[in-house]
Amino acid sequence: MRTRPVTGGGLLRRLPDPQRALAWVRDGEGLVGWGEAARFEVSGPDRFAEADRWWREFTAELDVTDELGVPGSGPVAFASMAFADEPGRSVLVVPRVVVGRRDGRAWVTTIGEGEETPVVSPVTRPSTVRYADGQLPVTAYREAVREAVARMRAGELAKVVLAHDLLAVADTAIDHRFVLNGLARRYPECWVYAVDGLIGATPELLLRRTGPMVDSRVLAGTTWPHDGVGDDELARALLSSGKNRDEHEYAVASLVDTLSPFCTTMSVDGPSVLRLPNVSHLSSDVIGTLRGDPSLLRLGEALHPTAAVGGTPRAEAVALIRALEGMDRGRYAGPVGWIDGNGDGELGIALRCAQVDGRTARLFAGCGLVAESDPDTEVREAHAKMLPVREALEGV
Ligand SMILES: C=C(O[C@H]1C=CC=C(C(=O)O)[C@@H]1O)C(=O)O
Repeated sequence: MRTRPVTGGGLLRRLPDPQRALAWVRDGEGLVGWGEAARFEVSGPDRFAEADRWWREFTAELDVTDELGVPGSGPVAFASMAFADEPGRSVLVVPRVVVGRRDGRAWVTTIGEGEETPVVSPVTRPSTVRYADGQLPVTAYREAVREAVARMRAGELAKVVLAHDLLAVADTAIDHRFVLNGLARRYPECWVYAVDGLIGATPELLLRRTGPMVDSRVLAGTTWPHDGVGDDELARALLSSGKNRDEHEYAVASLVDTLSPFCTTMSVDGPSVLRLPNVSHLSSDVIGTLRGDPSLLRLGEALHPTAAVGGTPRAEAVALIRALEGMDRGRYAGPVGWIDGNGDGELGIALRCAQVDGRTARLFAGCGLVAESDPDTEVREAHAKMLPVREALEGV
């Protein structure tokens, strides 16, 4: 395999095929890939360790010529891990061709017969998109939220994140690139991703590893545009909301408590308000220096699920999610991103996404709940969180 510098061109517009797109792009930088040199699928509680072992063995066999030597050059796998131990399928895909861009420098990596400049088929858009209930319709979701709040008021746990799903059915097979392009246009501050049909734009970074440095962007606590309320007023209300700050604190603590044993230094900056077109979040940035050389996947194993998508305490929250949602989250809310041959990479949390399969997309959105949460408000919040993918599918 070989990595060499290239010039010019946006990343997403290079993707040649309507399906099987591989992408991790934020504001024009990141990685896209196509073709499949290798794939590893795994499920169960040891999925991270098994994926890590497979990737080490795979890269050890490669004959690599890397003219750049930056994170994301050389061998790369796109990764998307299941939320739950069971059921759920996690996947690593090694593309035949990867095109990357970082700090204005671009490169291409090819494995074997990968075609560097394939013919790019025209991007197509659906004429109609209709919606139908998923496995957990809104009415059942509201009931699940009510029950979770009752359990928290009874002192069973402090925080849990419950999600629901929605089906979108288009008149023709959904072009993954159409959805990616729509998300990238409206959400440049998010990481736009596609791995094995899971497509989304996440504002939340579980962990990025660059050599000995790690960083994370923790989100929890949300508001969304209300008629007649200005953005600044919304942001002030979010920052001073005790309920949202509690939700946020649980998420930061879950990340920091699990990451600190792996680090020699760590700092937390926040919360501040991250404004997106559909919602605003409380956001904290965490930076650490690693002790030793744990791979990104093994760090992801330790951190997942943070209280931004699981809850506090973690084990009780995961059990309650399973009991009250009664649906398979699949890879929604699991780590998604890329890893390279040095153990560097970026794992986001797979939020604001849909699992796309032919004409159908299964959308997901969840809300962090604490004892003071109100079911109707949480239903509205979940609706706001589904808007990015709905609008990208519909092309609005
Ligand atoms: C679980 C989701 O969002 C999480 C991330 C940011 C804010 C959240 C919240 O305020 O509830 C959630 O914890 C989702 O988008 O499906």
